[in-house]
Amino acid sequence: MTERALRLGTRRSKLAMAQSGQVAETVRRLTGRPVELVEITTYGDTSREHLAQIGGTGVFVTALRDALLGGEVDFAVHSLKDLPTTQPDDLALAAVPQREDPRDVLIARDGMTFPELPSGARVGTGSPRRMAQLNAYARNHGLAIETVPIRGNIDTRIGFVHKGELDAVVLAAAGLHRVGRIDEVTDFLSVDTVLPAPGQGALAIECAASNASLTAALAELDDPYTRAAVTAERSLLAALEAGCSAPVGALADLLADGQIVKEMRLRGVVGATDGSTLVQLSTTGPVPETHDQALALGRELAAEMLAKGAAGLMGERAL
Ligand SMILES: NCc1[nH]cc(CCC(=O)O)c1CC(=O)O
Repeated sequence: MTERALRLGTRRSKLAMAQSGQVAETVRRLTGRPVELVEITTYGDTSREHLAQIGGTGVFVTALRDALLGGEVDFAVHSLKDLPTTQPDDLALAAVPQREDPRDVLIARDGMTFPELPSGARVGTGSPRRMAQLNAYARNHGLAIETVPIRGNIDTRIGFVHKGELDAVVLAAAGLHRVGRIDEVTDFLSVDTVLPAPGQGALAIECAASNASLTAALAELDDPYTRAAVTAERSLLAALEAGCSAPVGALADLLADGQIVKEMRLRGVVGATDGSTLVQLSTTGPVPETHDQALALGRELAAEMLAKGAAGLMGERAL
């Protein structure tokens, strides 16, 4: 007897379909079971309000989670950076696969890099985190750019540049890789200039916590280093009491001596969106071996950032 297909709940955007399709293929290979995509519409896809106004946290994930809990689908793939930092008890974060390039990138007219943008250049991004860091860099390097709030899917955002409405837009490299548009990047922004969102470039695979056999099967896709890194990054975000629309960047990476992994470094930033102030710190510690150790690394850095005034930069929407 053949087992029934596993149902993978996915949003309908090109990015969601691309990442769900890639995960579906891996799950088919690992389990030998057919996987069927089930399309779900989320509030984040239909709302035309700015993310900062609808309060970003969870807008893309709620409908998928409802479908999981309602038994309409068996598992779901999220962009990890869109997931709220608290994990519901009834849902298992079954796998965090190896992360894609975590950097932010620029797509500018005429192939320009960020430092080449002319005075008065209009740079589109709806992210307070990107605004804060781009404006801080501009202030420190005598660039006069204007950040313009935009939202929309990847095609829409790149379209603002092609139509001549903006000089440049800032996007995540990972999303562009997944939809096959990475070749259009004109500048890969160093993480020293723009620290990515906590969890950026990583995926989260969720299923009902009660489904122990599926949780175990999906765990095959987990990358322990990526999981430790994003756990530390998200712990920092949670300890700052910030949500995914707050001006907070975080990135954990491994420090190696030759081939031997020595430590995990966690960098964090929070800033005023006009770039007038940035609190930017980093800490290093032993590579976390447990979930609690990864959480502790994030909390430690958050405490140092709060001591340097981070709370005052979280804006009105601290949640
Ligand atoms: N905020 C929307 C969003 N959520 C996930 C990605 C793709 C990058 C990723 O998977 O981290 C994007 C687009 C972007 O920021 O350019």
